[in-house]
Amino acid sequence: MVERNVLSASDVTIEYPSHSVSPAFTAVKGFTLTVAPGEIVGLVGSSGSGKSTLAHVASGQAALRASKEPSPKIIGGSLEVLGLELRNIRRGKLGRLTLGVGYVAQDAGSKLTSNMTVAELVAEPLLLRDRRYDRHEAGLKAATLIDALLLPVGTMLKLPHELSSGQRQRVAVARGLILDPVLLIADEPTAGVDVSVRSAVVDVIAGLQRARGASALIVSHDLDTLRRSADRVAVIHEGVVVGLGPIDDVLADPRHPYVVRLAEELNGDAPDADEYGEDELEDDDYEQDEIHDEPATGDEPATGDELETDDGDGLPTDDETRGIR
Ligand SMILES: Nc1ncnc2c1ncn2[C@@H]1O[C@H](COP(=O)(O)OP(=O)(O)OP(=O)(O)O)[C@@H](O)[C@H]1O
Repeated sequence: MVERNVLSASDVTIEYPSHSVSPAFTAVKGFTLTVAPGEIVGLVGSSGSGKSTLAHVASGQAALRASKEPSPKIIGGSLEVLGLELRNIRRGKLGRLTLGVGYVAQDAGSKLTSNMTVAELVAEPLLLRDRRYDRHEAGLKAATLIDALLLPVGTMLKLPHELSSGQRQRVAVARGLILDPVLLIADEPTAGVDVSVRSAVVDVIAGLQRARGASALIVSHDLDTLRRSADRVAVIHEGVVVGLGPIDDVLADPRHPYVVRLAEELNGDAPDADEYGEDELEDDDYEQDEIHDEPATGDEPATGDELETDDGDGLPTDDETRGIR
């Protein structure tokens, strides 16, 4: 029996409605893509190409927030996620969707509740879903994810402001994974993460999802980050898909000038047109240190004692799982 796709977008057009002085704006035009069970798909494109809009809408979060803020709306085509048609979906049905879809927003790391420890932040979705969930179990599960995402287990006791932006984004990814989503939609999960670990973080996400037969749609402006893990990529440019398939096939046979440029950038034939690059380098000092297990030397407040609470066995100490109050 052929399993049903977890996401099936057919000719989807998404519009931001007009509000006050701004006219309506079409951010995604005629977008078509499928994500099969167990498949890892990358969504790549330059800034403003519509990646976040699509991720936000496909996660169901845009519809959930529609009553509070002007949200993007599907005005054409069909977008089915976990068997639910999202075009004109009724609010009452969204719970079914959000149970199975994990969503990591592009700015999720910067929106973590400031007075909660990492342990509490990562475990919170489990405890919100089931108040009687064993707190020690929740702590262990959170610590396992933190460790898998290449963060020192000592991170569990820290507050968001003690972490770098790349570390915070990985905490947000752990939060998105903790409910074992059937589909994880992660918008720039490696934003702020040191360039040397970005692919490894995507590998972890892909590995965890694949191991459960679950899927992921990973948004990135950086094709190289997705190269090892994504089964296929969709390249989006000005709201339209301009390349689709396994990365090497897409690059070998570029059908659109934007894909030609991407291929040239990857081959080092063109300057990197990437607008994210420089800011992210701020995090480099101690992300490197984590990997090499050396004490950090950077200026960041989080670095000095980063490894101190880790007893070296890669498992959380009791204190770390007790980070959940
Ligand atoms: N609230 C909004 N109202 C109107 N237009 C918007 C709104 N948010 C985004 N847009 C526009 O929609 C288009 C797509 O934006 P989107 O954020 O989806 O792109 P993106 O590919 O994710 O870019 P980035 O990588 O910079 O996040 C852009 O032209 C953007 O200016």
